[in-house]
Amino acid sequence: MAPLLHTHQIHPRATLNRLHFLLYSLSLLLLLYHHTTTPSSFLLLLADVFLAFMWLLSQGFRWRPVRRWEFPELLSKVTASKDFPALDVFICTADPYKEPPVGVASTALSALAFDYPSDRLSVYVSDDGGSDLTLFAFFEAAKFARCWLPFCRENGVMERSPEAYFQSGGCDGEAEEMKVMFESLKERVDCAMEKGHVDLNLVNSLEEKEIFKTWKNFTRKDHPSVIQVLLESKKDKDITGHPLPNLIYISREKRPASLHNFKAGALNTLLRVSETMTNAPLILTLDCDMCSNDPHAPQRALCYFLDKDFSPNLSFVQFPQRFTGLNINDIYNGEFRRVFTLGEQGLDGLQGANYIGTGCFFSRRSLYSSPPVAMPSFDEFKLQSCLLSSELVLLKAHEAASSEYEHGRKEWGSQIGFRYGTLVEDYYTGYMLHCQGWRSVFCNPNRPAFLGEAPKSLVDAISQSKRWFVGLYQVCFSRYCPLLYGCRKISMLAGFCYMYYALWGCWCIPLTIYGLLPQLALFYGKSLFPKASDPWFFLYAYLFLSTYIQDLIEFMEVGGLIWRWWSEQRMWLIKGISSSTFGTLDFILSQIGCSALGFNLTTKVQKEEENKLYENGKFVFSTASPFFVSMGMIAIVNVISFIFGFIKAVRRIGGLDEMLIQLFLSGFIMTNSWPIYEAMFIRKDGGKMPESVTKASILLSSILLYLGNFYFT
Ligand SMILES: O=c1ccn([C@@H]2O[C@H](COP(=O)(O)OP(=O)(O)O[C@H]3O[C@H](CO)[C@@H](O)[C@H](O)[C@H]3O)[C@@H](O)[C@H]2O)c(=O)[nH]1
Ligand SMILES: [Mn+2]
Repeated sequence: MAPLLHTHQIHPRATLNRLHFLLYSLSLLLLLYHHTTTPSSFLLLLADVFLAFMWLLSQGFRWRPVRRWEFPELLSKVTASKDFPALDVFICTADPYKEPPVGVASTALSALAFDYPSDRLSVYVSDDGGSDLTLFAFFEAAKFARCWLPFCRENGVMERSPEAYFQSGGCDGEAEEMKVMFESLKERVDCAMEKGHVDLNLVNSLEEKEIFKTWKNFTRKDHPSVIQVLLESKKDKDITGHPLPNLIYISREKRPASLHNFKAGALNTLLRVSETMTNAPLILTLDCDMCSNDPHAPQRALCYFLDKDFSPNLSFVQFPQRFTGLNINDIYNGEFRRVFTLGEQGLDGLQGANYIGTGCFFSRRSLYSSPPVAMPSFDEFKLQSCLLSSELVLLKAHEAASSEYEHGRKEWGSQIGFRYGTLVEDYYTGYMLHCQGWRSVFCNPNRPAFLGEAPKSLVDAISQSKRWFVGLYQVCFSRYCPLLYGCRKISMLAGFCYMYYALWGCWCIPLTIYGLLPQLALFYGKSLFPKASDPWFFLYAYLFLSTYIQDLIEFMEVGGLIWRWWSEQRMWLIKGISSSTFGTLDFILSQIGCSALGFNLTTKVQKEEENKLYENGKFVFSTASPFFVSMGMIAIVNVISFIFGFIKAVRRIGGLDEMLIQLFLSGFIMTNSWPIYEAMFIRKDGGKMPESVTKASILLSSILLYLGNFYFT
């Protein structure tokens, strides 16, 4: 009998969730009934209906969450490690100034150093920035790999990204030597970065000089394809004589006239180029900042891919996105535990975790076709017999990387490869694979397998989510809308989950209503909710408290800390009134042809001062962004309404009884808004709110408070 390589359990949470589901749905029906008997405001009804609908969709995640365990130590009973299926690692980068080349190279080094047979491991880097700086860093990294890989192997290093390793602590002896070497690599790259191009003096080898000489007038949007085999397993050896894995740099051809489809386009180019070179049956996709933190991560994925019962329709094994360098309270909710852990466990119990763009092992065949019924044979992908750097192979590779390639081959991005047509290619690709009948697995080991970087400034965090919201709308309003298409193709519950995400951008509707309307009413002394002495009051109390308590329990149960939970719910509010509103507007404008959507990269470098503020848990506002105006406006309306509402209520008999819910609501929002008040009126450091934003917020909130007059009196 084959040994058990993995096992799973339906999460004990599921039972509680289902009980809660019953009670909560009855309460929601009561709430709707209450709305029909005491019509208070159409807008509140709208907000409640939307919240109830989102709650219903979110039940998909809560119905059958699954936990899994793998036993990689038993793999040797199934296959010898020298016979592991070949693995191609794809790493994407797109801008040397937002994604520093040394960081990208560190990610690549961490993957090259996987504990995996080196003749079966290849790392492909896609550079959408078309930058000689990135290529230069990779030439240097390839040299460094010759020492770094044996060093990691011999010392059993776990963090195989040099950047992470040297940051994490004291080095002595051999490690010190490595550090010096890495520092000099960094210096050379920084030197080139400062100049803005690779000076030929920096380059020693004649061959490299030739390459950088041709690098004239390349721009991100206009340049020929560049493919460089930097390490080749068949001939390159490390300093101990051990063969090295393959390392290939690719910058696909870009022409202003052709569509490039952002990251999905880059990944598809990698898919094709790697097909001409190593054609490994397994693929790992990584973002440029997602370093390996466990050299045995591929073995964990193999526990699923090598399971004969599991493998025939298994498309991918997704690891959670985990992050380094978060401040203690994770003020911007960079962790995204709800999405990256809870959401994935929930989907895993249905048809499989969703693809989240990085840290994901794919079976190559699933990106080309519908699920087979038989166990794939991993031998069917023959390894290239000639050298990767041979003329014939390179010719084919360049053809695969040309910008014309997909003309007349419309199946790319629709039936083959990573899917086009949205800014969230990861969500959409995973969803479409599930619709085709493929399944997937969420693999969440205790030691994070990969560690990346989360946005470290508020504008970045908000802009990132805005891009996601827009991308999700693109799927929501396509013919593959999860509610209409997904529910039929996958299952109702999985369709619900995908729809829940698709509608993420709509949180602005209930949150703006609840953030302004009850407060304006409070300001004018008008009650919108049941009195505290009214039995209906308990319905509201129950709905609010049980939602928050369930959320808290789930969050802590997957290892979250309570202050991080507070940050998470606060960021949900903040995004709900900023990125969600602007994302919705952006999407509408693009639909009526007024603007074009783009993929704004999240920057992975931070100014010193901002970094300090972040570490101390201080929000960084500093830029005059419209996002902040919407936040400032709501924060001010709430504080003014609270003060005036409170004074009015205590002066009237039974006033507090009548206004309790509204007072509580403003109080709650004010508590959440503390960093905004602080940034507007107290702080003096560089992260404080720009004066123009404060003024605009005050102006807008005064107008709103004035307009309330017509609505409530
Ligand atoms: O035209 C492009 C744009 C982006 N990228 C790469 O895509 C990755 C993700 O970009 P980033 O700016 O870091 O976006 P995030 O919002 O942090 O990324 C999340 O969301 C993206 C979808 O919006 C997914 O692709 C990512 O995997 C997921 O981590 C990076 O490695 C980029 O270099 C490209 O290769 N080409
Ligand atoms: Mn990122």
